[in-house]
Amino acid sequence: MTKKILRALAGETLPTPPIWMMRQAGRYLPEYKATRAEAGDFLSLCYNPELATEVTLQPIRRYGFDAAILFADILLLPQALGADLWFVTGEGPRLSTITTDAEFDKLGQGEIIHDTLNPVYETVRRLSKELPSETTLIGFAGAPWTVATYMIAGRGTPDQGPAHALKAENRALFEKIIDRLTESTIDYLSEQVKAGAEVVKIFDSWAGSLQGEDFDRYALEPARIITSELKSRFPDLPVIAFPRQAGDKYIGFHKATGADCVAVDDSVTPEWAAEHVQVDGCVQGNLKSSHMVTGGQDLIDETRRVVKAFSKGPHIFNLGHGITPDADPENVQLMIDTIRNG
Ligand SMILES: Cc1c2[nH]c(c1CCC(=O)O)Cc1[nH]c(c(CCC(=O)O)c1C)Cc1[nH]c(c(CCC(=O)O)c1C)Cc1[nH]c(c(C)c1CCC(=O)O)C2
Repeated sequence: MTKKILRALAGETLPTPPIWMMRQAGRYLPEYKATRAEAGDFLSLCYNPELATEVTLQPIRRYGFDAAILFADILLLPQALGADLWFVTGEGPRLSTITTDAEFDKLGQGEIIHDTLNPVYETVRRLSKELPSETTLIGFAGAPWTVATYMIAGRGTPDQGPAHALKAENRALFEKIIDRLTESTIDYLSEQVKAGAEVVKIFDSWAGSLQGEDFDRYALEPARIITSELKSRFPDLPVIAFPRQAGDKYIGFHKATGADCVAVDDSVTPEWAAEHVQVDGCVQGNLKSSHMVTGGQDLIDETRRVVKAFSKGPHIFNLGHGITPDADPENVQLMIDTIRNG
């Protein structure tokens, strides 16, 4: 096994950590903006295997990252289940809402999702042929809770209020949504793996708004079910879980879910995460993405700090959250040089 990401995921402590960035194919890159303009809009780009392959490869050509992440979006799955989905420029995603049993009953299930998602699998097949032999291909999906927050509210919300309200008012319906998403996510990720994804990552961006027992039932338990089912189908598949802003709930997340790697955001320090999370296995993270905007000596110092804090165990270098459109591509190079050259 020579790919550095796979070695770290298998628990090896490497002399320098492998590197990739969330949202590495994105609007901070001029070549991304050009291809997105060619596609017309974001969703057309996601469903165009030729152009989605191109934007996935762009940051690999420019920076030589150790991993490429499939270019797609966590909201394609609700669309494949039958929700309407569109993006409002400058604002973000919009979906038709699911807040009643009648709306839930109209959703599809099982194999039906592949009708919509086939172009995504085609992108994965192309990538697995075109990527350099040392680059790992990561597939992904949203975690059920995070995807449910968008399906219930019909948009992104600062506090996930509508999803929490449905959970309080109609727990049975809320749980049906979580269960349907859990099953479909397993099917979606399974097809990505069959098409060539070597690792999968589960993005639970809003895990931090689930408290106490709710966290265990709706963040941890779905991650455990998805991970164990995928591993029974594909015994060697490494899984990365990202329960963002989980705080103390990061502790024990590897063991409780079976994930090979837990990605940590920048609301915890790398020293804390090394002591409390990396003890159980590989961690990914967690440089603040604002350093990609501001650069300079702070970027160098904080990059070195993250590398040093995680140097005694398996680590994949990443940001704490996605790189933003106002980032400077030269700062990304500075981060990489700092990691690789010390
Ligand atoms: C919540 C969420 C979404 N999508 C995603 C999440 C979870 C991770 C996170 O917390 O960031 C995950 C995601 N979205 C995208 C990827 C591709 C892989 C990657 O580069 O990491 C991944 C893994 C592409 C994208 N997804 C989106 C973009 C920007 C689209 C563009 O080109 O305009 C990209 C590159 C759009 C998107 N998609 C979503 C939002 C809220 C937005 C923002 C709207 C905006 O910024 O204008 C839903």
